Amino acid sequence: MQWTEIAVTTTNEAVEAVSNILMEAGATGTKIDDAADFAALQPTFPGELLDKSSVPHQESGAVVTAYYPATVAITELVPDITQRVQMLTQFGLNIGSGAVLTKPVAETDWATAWKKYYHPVRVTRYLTVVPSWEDYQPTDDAEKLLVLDPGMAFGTGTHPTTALMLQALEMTVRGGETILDVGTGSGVLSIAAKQLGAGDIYAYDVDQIAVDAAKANLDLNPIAKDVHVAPNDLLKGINQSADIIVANILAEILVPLIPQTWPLLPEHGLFLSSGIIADKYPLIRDNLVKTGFKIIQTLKRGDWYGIIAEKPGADD
Ligand SMILES: C[S@@+](CC[C@H](N)C(=O)[O-])C[C@H]1O[C@@H](n2cnc3c(N)ncnc32)[C@H](O)[C@@H]1O
Repeated sequence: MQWTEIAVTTTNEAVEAVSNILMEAGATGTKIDDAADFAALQPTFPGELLDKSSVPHQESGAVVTAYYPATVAITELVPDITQRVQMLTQFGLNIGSGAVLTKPVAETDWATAWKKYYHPVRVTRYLTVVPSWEDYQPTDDAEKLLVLDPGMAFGTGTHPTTALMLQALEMTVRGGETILDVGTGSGVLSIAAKQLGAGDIYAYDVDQIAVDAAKANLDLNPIAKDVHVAPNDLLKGINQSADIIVANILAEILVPLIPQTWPLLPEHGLFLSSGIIADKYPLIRDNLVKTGFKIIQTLKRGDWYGIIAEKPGADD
């Protein structure tokens, strides 16, 4: 089948929002080449050897690339994507040039491009993301694998916003917790939480394509087969309580989510949030504190922040 590649040239702070626009426009996957991610590349654990020359990267700014099947009307899609990218400036995001370029690609080229780009990556101390086509064995007993088909939805595990939540889950999941994963995308955080010993997990996404992608990825990870996935707008209408709620979504979308999390958490329940670009950190921190949360820890990768917040107990 013939596919069309749409590439949007932008900046580090807008990659997640641009990726969302491309996915909402029906992309089967997005690829992010971000100069800032490359510059910020650090060993994830002491002693890790990092060969930067082996990592393909963007020299400056960022390019978000998405692929659409021939069945999609590209001539109608491009003006819509262009307009939505321009509108991101209204949220205070620097979109850079915002240029939207298209080019036809054959399916075989597309598949090969993914496979060339994604290899197993140990994202945190214990968690390694493994593309579904790689035959990879853990190098030690502590290493847990998250098997993903990255072509399907946001959440390859390597984007800093996802990595921050993987790190936060690693720091907070002790075993047996009930977890709500809001904006599950590829399902990566639910799979990680299961690998870390979580109990029941309920994952939601507003995008049906992400819901289907998450289900397919959960099927690739036997440990996560019992994760419940459903379409939902944030936590609207959900009354399932949880020990931990995790969300990696744009800051503007986190704002209405924060008060929705509060009644679902017990005393000492945790809300882990990511998708927060540096400029938006005060907005999220202030909304958390206003709702009653205590900030336990702030995590940072490059320009991105993650927050571990706790609903205090009566004894606090
Ligand atoms: C940045 S991706 C995060 C994916 C994955 N959880 C990760 O950490 O890599 C954000 C996800 O939130 C979803 N999303 C955006 N707005 C939402 C909403 N109002 N309700 C539920 N999900 C939403 C998007 O469809 C997307 O899959």
